Amino acid sequence: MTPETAATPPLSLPPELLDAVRRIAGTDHLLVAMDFDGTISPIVDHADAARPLQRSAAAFAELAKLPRTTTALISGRALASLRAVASPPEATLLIGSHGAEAWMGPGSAELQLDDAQRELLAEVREVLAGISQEAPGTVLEDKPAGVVLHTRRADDDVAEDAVAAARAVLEGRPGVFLKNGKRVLETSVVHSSKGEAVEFLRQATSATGILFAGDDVTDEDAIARLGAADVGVKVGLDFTQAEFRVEAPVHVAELLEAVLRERRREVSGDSSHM
Ligand SMILES: O=P(O)(O)OC[C@H]1O[C@H](O[C@H]2O[C@H](CO)[C@@H](O)[C@H](O)[C@H]2O)[C@H](O)[C@@H](O)[C@@H]1O
Repeated sequence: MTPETAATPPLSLPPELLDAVRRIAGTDHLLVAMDFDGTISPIVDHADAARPLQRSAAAFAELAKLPRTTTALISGRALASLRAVASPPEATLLIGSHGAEAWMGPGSAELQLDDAQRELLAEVREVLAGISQEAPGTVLEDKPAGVVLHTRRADDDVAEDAVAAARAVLEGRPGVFLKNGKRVLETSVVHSSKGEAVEFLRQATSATGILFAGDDVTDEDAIARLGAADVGVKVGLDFTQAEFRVEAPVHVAELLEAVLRERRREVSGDSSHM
């Protein structure tokens, strides 16, 4: 049984979300910006094993080919990791490390740390390595500007203690930024947020409407930056400021297919692809 067929929740999007899809599909320049883990891909135990649902990947790839339409992934992952697991279409813009890294096409500048940040990152890594060593089931994930403490495969009490120990040392430390995620504690020596990433992409693409979907607490920063012309969708049952909600990544596939259908109709009269 694949993750796509396992315990699939009932499908079909709420009518008000379908109305919003029809509305945003009519915008002049559409930006379809998606979170990756928990949105395009179901959450899995091993970060390296995450893959997009096939239906989502297919609809997203078709959207990337349409005129007046830009696709983007806005992820907490490092760009290299995002590329490896998502295999995004060539035209898709990529935001990694919660906004600290950006790939806007060939020649995009790489994230550079100064000496102080590099030193701090090494210290953060040492702290987390010490904690992880004593906490069975936890693992570290390295990023260009940070280290993630993964606790998904640890017992709950071990996970809680490990995160508490990391917070006790790193919280409030100048130059170190912490974020909660799904069974992870994210650390970074660069301040970033998905909210800033959404604003950056809006400016860079001159989008007149943004469709964003995300499942995690860090995605709320992006959702908070959406305006009346945009559509924000929460994936899952946790608290959200988003106007719309779907239950699981399989519904994101439905959402992307609906956007593709409506957007194709909208741009069918355009003579050339941008
Ligand atoms: O912004 P996202 O694209 O959602 O990335 C957020 C973090 O996702 C990854 O961790 C999460 O997904 C893993 C695979 O499903 C799961 O094992 C883990 O428990 C989740 O927290 C990724 O490993 C992180 O680097 C991202 O920041």
